[in-house]
Amino acid sequence: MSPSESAGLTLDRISVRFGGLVALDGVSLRVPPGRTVGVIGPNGAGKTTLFNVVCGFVAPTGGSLALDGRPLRPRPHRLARLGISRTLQGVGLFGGLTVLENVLVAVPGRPARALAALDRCKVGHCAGDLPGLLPYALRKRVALARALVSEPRLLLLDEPAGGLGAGEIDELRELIEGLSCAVLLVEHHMDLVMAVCDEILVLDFGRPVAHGTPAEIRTDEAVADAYLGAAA
Ligand SMILES: Nc1ncnc2c1ncn2[C@@H]1O[C@H](COP(=O)(O)OP(=O)(O)OP(=O)(O)O)[C@@H](O)[C@H]1O
Repeated sequence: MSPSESAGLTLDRISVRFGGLVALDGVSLRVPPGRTVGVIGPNGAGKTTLFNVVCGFVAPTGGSLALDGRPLRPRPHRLARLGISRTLQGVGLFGGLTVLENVLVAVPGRPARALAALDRCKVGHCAGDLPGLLPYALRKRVALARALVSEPRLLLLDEPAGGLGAGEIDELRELIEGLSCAVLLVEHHMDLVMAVCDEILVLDFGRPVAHGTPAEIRTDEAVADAYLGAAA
């Protein structure tokens, strides 16, 4: 495989079992630099488990991961060193620290860089505030700034649209579209997924049932059965 073909994140036939339950069953996926890949599926499909495998919270029972062609054995405390950042399903900011201090946690001693990340996420004006005093949408943007400030090779977004209104999701879409790193997005908000993803993987009961462009996924019968049907 040439370097450009192996750049980014590669999951090769990842399986996860929890006792007798197969949470992921042979899931393969590539997230190249500059591409946004979405993972969708009904509740219990295995999306969070997939995310947790990439973050090192869950060890796969089969298959392998690679980052830029090198075997990846993620550990949660080593993610930053590997060039991987993630946002949490909620917000996960430190309530006793200011917005700027929250971002500085990721880049200690680099206030200019932290401020630039806040500006990029349009929350530079909140730098001195405590996060708890900000509206939820702004807190989520601070969390995104904290994930981006280390200029990750791979950004993992776990339901970034959760709890946001329509206008706020539009702004989030613009932010995601402006990213240059590899992005793995787990999200229930289908309009956002369809708008920002280059490719989408659909899981159902841990199995990949479809993988393609948003246009392909929109018209895939297996997806309609597994996901869109379930949501209707
Ligand atoms: N730590 C665990 N121990 C046992 N079973 C688990 C564990 N984590 C997840 N599961 C099971 O694995 C399956 C996949 O769960 P997962 O949370 O990955 O799905 P999901 O697609 O993220 O669902 P949701 O959209 O509801 O968040 C489910 O049946 C779930 O109950």
